[in-house]
Amino acid sequence: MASDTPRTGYALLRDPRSNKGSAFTEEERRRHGLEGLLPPTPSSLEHQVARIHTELANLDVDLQKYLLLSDLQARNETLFYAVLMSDPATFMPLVYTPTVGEACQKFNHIFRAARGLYLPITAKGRLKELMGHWPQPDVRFIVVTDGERILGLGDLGLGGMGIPIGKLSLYTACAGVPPEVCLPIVLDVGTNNQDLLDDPLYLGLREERVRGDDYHAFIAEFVEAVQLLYPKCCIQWEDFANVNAVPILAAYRDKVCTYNDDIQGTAAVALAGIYASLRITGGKLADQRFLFLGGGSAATGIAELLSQAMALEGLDIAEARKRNALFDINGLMVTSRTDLAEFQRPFALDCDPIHDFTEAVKVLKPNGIIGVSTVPKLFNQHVIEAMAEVNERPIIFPYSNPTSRSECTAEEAYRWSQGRAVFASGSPFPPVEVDGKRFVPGQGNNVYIFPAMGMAVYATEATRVTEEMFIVAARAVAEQVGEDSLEKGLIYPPQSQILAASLHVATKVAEYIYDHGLARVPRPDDVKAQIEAKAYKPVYPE
Ligand SMILES: NC(=O)C1=CN([C@@H]2O[C@H](COP(=O)(O)OP(=O)(O)OC[C@H]3O[C@@H](n4cnc5c(N)ncnc54)[C@H](OP(=O)(O)O)[C@@H]3O)[C@@H](O)[C@H]2O)C=CC1
Ligand SMILES: CC(=O)C(=O)O
Ligand SMILES: [Mg+2]
Repeated sequence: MASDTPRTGYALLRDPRSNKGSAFTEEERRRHGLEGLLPPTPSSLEHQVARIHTELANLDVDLQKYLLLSDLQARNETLFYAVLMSDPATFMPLVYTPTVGEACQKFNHIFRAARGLYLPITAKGRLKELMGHWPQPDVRFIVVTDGERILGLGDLGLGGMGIPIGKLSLYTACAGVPPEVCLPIVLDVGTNNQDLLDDPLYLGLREERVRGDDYHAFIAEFVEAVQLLYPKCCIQWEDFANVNAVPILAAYRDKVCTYNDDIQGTAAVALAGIYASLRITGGKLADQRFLFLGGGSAATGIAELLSQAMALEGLDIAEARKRNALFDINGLMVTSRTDLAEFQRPFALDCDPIHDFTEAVKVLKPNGIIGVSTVPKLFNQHVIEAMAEVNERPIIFPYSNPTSRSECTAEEAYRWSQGRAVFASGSPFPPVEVDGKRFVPGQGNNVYIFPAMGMAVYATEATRVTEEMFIVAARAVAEQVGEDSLEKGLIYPPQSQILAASLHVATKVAEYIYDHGLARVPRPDDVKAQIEAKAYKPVYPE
């Protein structure tokens, strides 16, 4: 990892934050003792980007492309971000979902350069000491996982580290948060994945997951160490199983600057997609009804934010929650069920049990279905046809990641609804042609939220991340969707424009932070200009 100490000569070429590789000028080569260490003709950054594009084009396998980019990140950070930002729509699926899922599954077999912090529960009592080994003094964002629910792929133990690394790359590439303030962390509390425990190459602790008081004491020590070492830091909880995600968020959301991306970030991106969809389907949010496949972190997070947004339109909050029904492996969540967790109960309906999802669609007549079940193909032809029967324009959001876990494909949703679906998916699908009409599916992924939220918190040095900030972010995403996009079925800003879109969202959220006394820096006259000035640019320093 890069340090702040200026380097020269060979060490400079090994410092990813300062390294320019073949782009060091002749004068820089003389000054830093680099002559003879590089091919003699200097390249421009543009040429270096073109070289990486060519190299990637010669690779057939996405995981190899991921590894090439990962090696580049460890070698030359500026070039890595210049490549990502040169074509985000092409590179996001490589450093993020779906490829990052495979990288996490194979983490122990492809491990190369160390990045971030690996904090095992065996170091309990010494976390501050271990975290003190990180070279950067001013960390503003930590994305942390314990690897138990990695995308829809389940318990990947220490291999979950790919997710914090990938998410933080997007903080920078999609919203300009400087990479030096970002720190990926995995908390290794063991794994219950027998394949990993049996794998001689597994890099994590070979023990069952620690639960209960010991686990929560470890989390508490971690949060305290962050506060002591990095007082301006925001902690983003990522891909924890819901049994831990929900209580951790409840314990810390009002005490420190923190949020859970799967619960709150996902909720905001879903709300944004629904605001944009309503411009196609017509009607008010408060009049809509949604049915979720899945009842975990993402489902209850989305259901709660939708309910709050409905309440802002005048609906009683308890009534609003009943408009967001959950359906899990045991069927529709109804009040007579005895297996519901506290965080699921507010959404339970007072009606007879229903065990078949298509039947639930027919009975409840939802305007939209949102898949966050981790199980592929459950939005089958019967489900989509039932949705198309009760809606002129059914909203179909298979949000589970990666692509292999998507509840349906874009092609299936459009074909089975005769092109009437309003569609978005968690992982990207290419454009689809159905009955002579071309559709461009949107990616309903929290990537439209967390980098922008990060930029707003970074610029304002916010003290808290509140629920209202996610509603502001959702509106700011939705208002950027043009009529031309809606015409093609695209209900999110195009990924090619994600930096501009995220800076707009960051500006709106930052304004909210300033207006509500949550900032630790004075409000500038022009918040947009402040955000743009603070955004990282992938150019070499002189
Ligand atoms: N698009 C995006 O931006 C995001 C997408 N996601 C995706 O959403 C998915 C779920 O994440 P999360 O909510 O955190 O995970 P959870 O494990 O908390 O929730 C999964 C839910 O699905 C239920 N479920 C499992 N099998 C079935 C089934 N056969 N039928 C119906 N329900 C089922 C589970 O029930 P039980 O607990 O009883 O097993 C649980 O309620 C993941 O694939 C993740 O990648 C998450 C965050 C963001
Ligand atoms: C996108 C994301 O956060 C997830 O699938 O978990
Ligand atoms: Mg996640």
